[in-house]
Amino acid sequence: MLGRLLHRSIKAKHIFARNLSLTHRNDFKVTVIGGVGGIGAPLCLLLKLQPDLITELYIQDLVKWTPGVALDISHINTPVKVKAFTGADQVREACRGTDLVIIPGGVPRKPGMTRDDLFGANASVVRDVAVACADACPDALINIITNPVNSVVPIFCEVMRKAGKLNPAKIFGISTLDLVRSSTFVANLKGLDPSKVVVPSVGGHSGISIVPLLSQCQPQVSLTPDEIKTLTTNIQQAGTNVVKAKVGAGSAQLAMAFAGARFAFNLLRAKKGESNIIECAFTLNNSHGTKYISSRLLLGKNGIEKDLGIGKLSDFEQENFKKAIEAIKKNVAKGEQFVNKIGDIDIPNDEEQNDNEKKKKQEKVDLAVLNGEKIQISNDNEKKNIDKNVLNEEKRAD
Ligand SMILES: NC(=O)C1=CN([C@@H]2O[C@H](COP(=O)(O)OP(=O)(O)OC[C@H]3O[C@@H](n4cnc5c(N)ncnc54)[C@H](O)[C@@H]3O)[C@@H](O)[C@H]2O)C=CC1
Ligand SMILES: O=C([O-])CC(=O)C(=O)O
Repeated sequence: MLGRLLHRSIKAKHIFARNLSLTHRNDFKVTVIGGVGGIGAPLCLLLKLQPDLITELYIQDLVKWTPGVALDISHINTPVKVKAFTGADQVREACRGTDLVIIPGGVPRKPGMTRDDLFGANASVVRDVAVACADACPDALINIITNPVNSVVPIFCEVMRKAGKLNPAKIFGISTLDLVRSSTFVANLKGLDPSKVVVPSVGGHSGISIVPLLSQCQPQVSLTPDEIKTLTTNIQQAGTNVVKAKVGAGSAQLAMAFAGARFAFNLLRAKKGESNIIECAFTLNNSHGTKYISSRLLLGKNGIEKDLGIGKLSDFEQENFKKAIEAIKKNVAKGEQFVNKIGDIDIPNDEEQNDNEKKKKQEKVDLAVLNGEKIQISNDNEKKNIDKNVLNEEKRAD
């Protein structure tokens, strides 16, 4: 009798374990667009160190040393498999069937610029990635790091809407760095461990649209009105201070890579089935007087499980939040207008895409012929000889 009960309970445990392994995936594929840049490379490094969640890491960038960076990262002895994709025409391939696309591709600020000044350069980058995702991975989670976040998230969403593939629960503008900075600044002021301090940040991700909620800090801290004012300004200005201190060499990269990895891991943990995972992010959410807002989100298997809102604000935070809403409305309208000007978006299928790529290559050759340039088409033997020469060079260098 006891034996039979034991047998039944072991059998039940096996079935339970099998069900768990079926529902609790940890074999996620992650694609990083712009994965070789100042944020992209350290972010990919952190992703490579997380085999508990990630099995494949696809690194896409425009620069020709993309395979080199991917090769470099691939030598780290974790089981995460790394693959490189070079060029804008490889975005689709890099995104095909992926679970999570992280986008730090685009241009960063130089001193004197606002995040909004990046719109001209980065709007079309995000639009083109959205067009590729609408076809190659319409169900993927999307994390947009590229600035200006307040405008490019609406661009991504509008492209998906036009393609009939919009799922607002899966598209996130990454404002995690504002939370990371808030934790650090409060902890430094109060002599606490920064990794144990949690401060939500709502609104958006630029200047006055960033609204840190110091009144909701965990653990609770006592701050004077002056401290609250100074901390708030410092958090809002932190990105600009990094840009200034880097004197033209870019904006925050390492702390952003950390923040991007934290958000991605939490999103994947929630997708895997872990409960009670809360993060703030900028998403399509019209419950606060603007179409998009960063609020506290409970993450789940399919992205946002529940919007937890912004909670109770102090009078000071309420004032700041009002200003933030006005700024965000303008940023959102700018992004939406950009997409609406384009009209209908044609998402090419695989065959059309191949034809387009062939046509583009032929156009390049035709143009070169017109310009009287010498065109060199190397056959397989020539390629083998080149490879041999490279190998010999490498041996000499060793
Ligand atoms: N959301 C946030 O909290 C933060 C956002 N950012 C933003 O992240 C973006 C990237 O910053 P960094 O990595 O420092 O810049 P970076 O210039 O070092 O790297 C950007 C990378 O994107 C690539 N790229 C450019 N256009 C591309 C395209 N069409 N497709 C694929 N790759 C493309 C470049 O080749 C480069 O490797 C900037 O727009 C910056 O403002 C930066 C810090 C924080
Ligand atoms: O300030 C910038 O340009 C980059 C950024 O978004 C940040 O550091 O928060």
